[in-house]
Amino acid sequence: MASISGIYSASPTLKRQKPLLKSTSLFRKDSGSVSVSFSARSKSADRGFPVSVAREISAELSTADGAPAKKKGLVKDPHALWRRYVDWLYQHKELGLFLDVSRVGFTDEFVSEMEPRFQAAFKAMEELEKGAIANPDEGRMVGHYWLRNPKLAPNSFLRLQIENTLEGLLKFSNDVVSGKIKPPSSPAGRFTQILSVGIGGSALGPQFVAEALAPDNPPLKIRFIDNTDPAGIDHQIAQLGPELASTLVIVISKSGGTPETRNGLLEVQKAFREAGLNFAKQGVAITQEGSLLDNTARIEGWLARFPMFDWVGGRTSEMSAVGLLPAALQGIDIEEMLAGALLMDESNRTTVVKNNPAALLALSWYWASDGLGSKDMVVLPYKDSLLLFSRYLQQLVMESIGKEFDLDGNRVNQGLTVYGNKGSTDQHAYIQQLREGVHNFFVTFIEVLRDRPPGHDWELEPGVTCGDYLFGMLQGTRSALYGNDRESITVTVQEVTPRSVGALIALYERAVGIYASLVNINAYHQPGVEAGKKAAGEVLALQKRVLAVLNEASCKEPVEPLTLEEVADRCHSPEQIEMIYKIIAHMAANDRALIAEGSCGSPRSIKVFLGECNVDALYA
Ligand SMILES: O=P(O)(O)OC[C@H]1O[C@](O)(CO)[C@@H](O)[C@@H]1O
Repeated sequence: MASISGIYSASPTLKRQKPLLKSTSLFRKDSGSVSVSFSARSKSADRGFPVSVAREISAELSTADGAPAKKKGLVKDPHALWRRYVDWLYQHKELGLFLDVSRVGFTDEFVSEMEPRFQAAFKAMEELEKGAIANPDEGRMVGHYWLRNPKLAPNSFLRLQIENTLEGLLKFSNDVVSGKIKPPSSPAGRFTQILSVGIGGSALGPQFVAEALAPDNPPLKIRFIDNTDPAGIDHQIAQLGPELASTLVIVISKSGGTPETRNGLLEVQKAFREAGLNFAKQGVAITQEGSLLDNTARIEGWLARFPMFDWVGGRTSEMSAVGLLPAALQGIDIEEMLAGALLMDESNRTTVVKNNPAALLALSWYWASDGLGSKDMVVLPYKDSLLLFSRYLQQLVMESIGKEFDLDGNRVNQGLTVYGNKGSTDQHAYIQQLREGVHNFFVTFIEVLRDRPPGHDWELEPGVTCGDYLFGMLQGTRSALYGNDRESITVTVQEVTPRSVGALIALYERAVGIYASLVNINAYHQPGVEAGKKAAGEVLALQKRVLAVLNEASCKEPVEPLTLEEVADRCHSPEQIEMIYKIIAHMAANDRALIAEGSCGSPRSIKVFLGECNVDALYA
């Protein structure tokens, strides 16, 4: 079977813990916010669900996989709700990060029943961090946690690989930013732009981080080619214009064989040739050693190559060279990103669910979606710079959780749908439906306490700033949704910084891993994507056969126009007639020397031949 992946060269008992929020400052004064201190160390009678609350819970449900039965019903009494809020609020002091799961309706009983599953998940995570083959289908270790703490790597070889890569990419990016490494023929005398070519996990992390953290005037600005859409590629290249001469092209592909990325590279290389530029002097590859891309970059003598490790999945690769190199080149403090992720990982290692933020997320997802993905996760960051977080999470969560079979081979068709853009913008788009329409979701609000850098805020009406409106919109939406029984989680950070973004990424990476264990699926492979790739390869192979058949008929004297049935028969693919029609319509729409007579609207009337006979192809 022909494939389009090809060559790169041209052609149950939870011991409830006391909350540790003793005299805690919720809003840190040093960040300029109001300081509100409170003590959350409550008497044991106050902890957890008050009896009255438990009574409010109704409507018992049972789950398909014999998992703990779920009782639904949300706490509505304001005092009980406040106690629930305080009781369940998670705070990471050093990161200034809070997690509020009080608006998810899980009960104490449910948490207790889930306890054995959580302990199994923690154990699995511990094994994974020690280097177990956590991706059994592919026989791979899963080591993205080692990237921010190389000492955790199971052996010194891997530790050195991580450390050397980090050191190498920091040096490279410093040299590029300082102008020590420069493009050969740019009037600017230094690199000013990055063109990142990659798709999926090789694009989404860098896109999210660039949007979240790049300064207003970065040393190098970044653009992305993340598709095989010719018009999209042309647009990026046209936008670069003469700055192509000072563009560092970073081609990112773990496998080194992804067709969209290969096509992007070939298109960019063509643009370089047409501009009389030497691509190799401006090209950087990030890929697994020995991949097609790696070999191409080595043979062609590209400016630099950085490794992507076998044990890092695409969707968890932001803290590898994939995410760190583009970030560093934009002047983003990548060591802070790593530090934020490391701190978050540390707190996610506790085996006490209530003190483990990733486990709290997984618990909430499980409750809200019945452990079956019965509800979608709508992610609403109330901060423009976090716009792409939901898109990033979409791959992280859906590619990890959306699986046909569980680890025991049972057909489960698991999943957790993620979508969202940002608040309050979405309030004027689809929140109407969330509040009143079909109840098929739960929300994750991402709240950022700091509105603006200190000293820049002003009151646009007495006592109220622009940021106060954003805050009001978030709180109002959260309350309005809850008032109509719509559950939500709120993640709060002080500011959008490299540290908090690193922590957010680590939080969700871990939550996905734990959730996958709870529902017994392999989070680290993606067999379903292969079906689409294979089918795409088959379509292109069929297109080649169609062209060969048409060429043969067009080389006859006189030319022999063919009906679609005749083309399909001669391709030995009569069952593929619809696809052949689409192939011909697509080629005709793109001026591909193909002449189609008849009307596209009535396919049976179509007769087709080529404008020119390619004699060489006849004997190929
Ligand atoms: O980095 P690569 O190998 O080009 O893959 C890109 C993306 O394609 C996928 O393999 C899915 O096809 C993702 O998991 C991955 O992030």
